[in-house]
Amino acid sequence: MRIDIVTIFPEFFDVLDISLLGKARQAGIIDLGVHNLRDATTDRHRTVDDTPYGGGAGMVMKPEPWGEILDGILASDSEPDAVEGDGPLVIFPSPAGDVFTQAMARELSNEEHLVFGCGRYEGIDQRVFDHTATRARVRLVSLGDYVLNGGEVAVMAMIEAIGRLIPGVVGNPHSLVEESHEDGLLEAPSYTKPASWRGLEVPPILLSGNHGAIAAWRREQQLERTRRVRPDLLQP
Ligand SMILES: Nc1cc(-c2ccc3cc[nH]c3c2)n[nH]1
Repeated sequence: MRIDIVTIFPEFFDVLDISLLGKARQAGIIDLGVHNLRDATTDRHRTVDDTPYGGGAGMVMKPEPWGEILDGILASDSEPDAVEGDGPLVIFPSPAGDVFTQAMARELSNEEHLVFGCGRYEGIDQRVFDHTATRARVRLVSLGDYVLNGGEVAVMAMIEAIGRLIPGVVGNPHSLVEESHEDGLLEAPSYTKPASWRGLEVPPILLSGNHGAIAAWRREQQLERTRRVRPDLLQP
């Protein structure tokens, strides 16, 4: 998978050099490009924002730098040897977007080329979304019903959730199955040695060696925890 990120804070994504995603990049499983939006400006002050038409507080991100930088990123997909597919998907984090879920992460992990546009200030000129949609698939995605200062944190979370689902990134793919939200339920509680700790015991069933009974107990724990914490996940 090719991932491109557009941001005014490129250093924010230095962390993608380490851990699992760093290893995936070294292995060539993920190819990452981080682009500084200011490199697409033409004025001495490298201006990326301006006052909003119609008035209002704050500043809006200008369309020109976005158009320039996306020209360069999206052009690479029109090269003759570009792998067949649906072309790049351009994702803009936004409080007004579809809420990001594990199902969406799994869907997006099958994409060949993801482009993430990180807004700042009060957001990006609407024409950037409209024009980009004439030459690529565009999705606005929300991380949840709370307001961030920009798209970078949301993009980092999405890249982690998507990247770990790409074959070869996580060492033991079986570990991806027994996780919260993977089967629509929250995961069962986990325990490891010692069997007794500060007067707290590991549930005896987990020490029984009866794998069928253990699986049934874990399933019941998942259902009980989901009913208690996230009953919305059980709605049809
Ligand atoms: N789920 C969620 C996304 C955002 C978000 C995304 C982009 C920008 C740009 C400026 N402020 C932003 C906030 N907040 N909350």
